Amino acid sequence: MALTQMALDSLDFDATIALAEKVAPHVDILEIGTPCIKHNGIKLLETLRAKFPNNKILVDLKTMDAGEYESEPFYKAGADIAVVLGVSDIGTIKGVIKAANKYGKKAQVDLISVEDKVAKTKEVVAAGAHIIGIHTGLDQQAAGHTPFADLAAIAALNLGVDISVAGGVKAATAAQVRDAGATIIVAGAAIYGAADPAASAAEITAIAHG
Ligand SMILES: O=C(CO)[C@H](O)[C@H](O)COP(=O)(O)O
Repeated sequence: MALTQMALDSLDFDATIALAEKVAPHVDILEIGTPCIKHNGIKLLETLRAKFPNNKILVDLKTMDAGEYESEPFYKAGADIAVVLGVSDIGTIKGVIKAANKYGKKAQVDLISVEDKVAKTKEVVAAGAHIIGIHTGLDQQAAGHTPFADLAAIAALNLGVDISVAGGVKAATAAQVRDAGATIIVAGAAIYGAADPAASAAEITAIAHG
């Protein structure tokens, strides 16, 4: 059993709301992707929070510095999860964890471009990170990479934290991701690029929850 997260990666405010209207009933978590949150800011979070009380909301801030200062306003505005980069200073990561705990929310550490993902995972879990994000980014996907080997290595640690997996996941690979130990399955392009995003979201969620 895993939760599903839909990555809203458009820059367009209204198109993002319209897509969220279609998929929200079929996923557990709505993600405001990095380009989208940079382009639209906290106003989009506030709008989604008001419209979709039944979904968790993740803001993919990919914070690199000033962890507590940057993330706190987003938790305050209703984000359930904020993302900090694993390559950032441990003080930055601890700042996001502190802000999350203050609001009873969660901090996710994204392992994108982290050299030693096992060591980093142990370090940030010891610091109180709630979710480890195994993430093959869009540019890495374009170069042919996938998240599966990293998922196997992190799941084998059995650290008892949530493991989120992102990077080109689709219906055809969702069961493999779930069975390998992901507790959150992220899909962006597989849903927003589908002819019927709601149906695609429902299909992936049925697999994730299975
Ligand atoms: O965080 C992201 C890019 O940095 C994407 O939102 C994430 O990779 C999910 O999208 P996709 O399923 O299309 O890979």
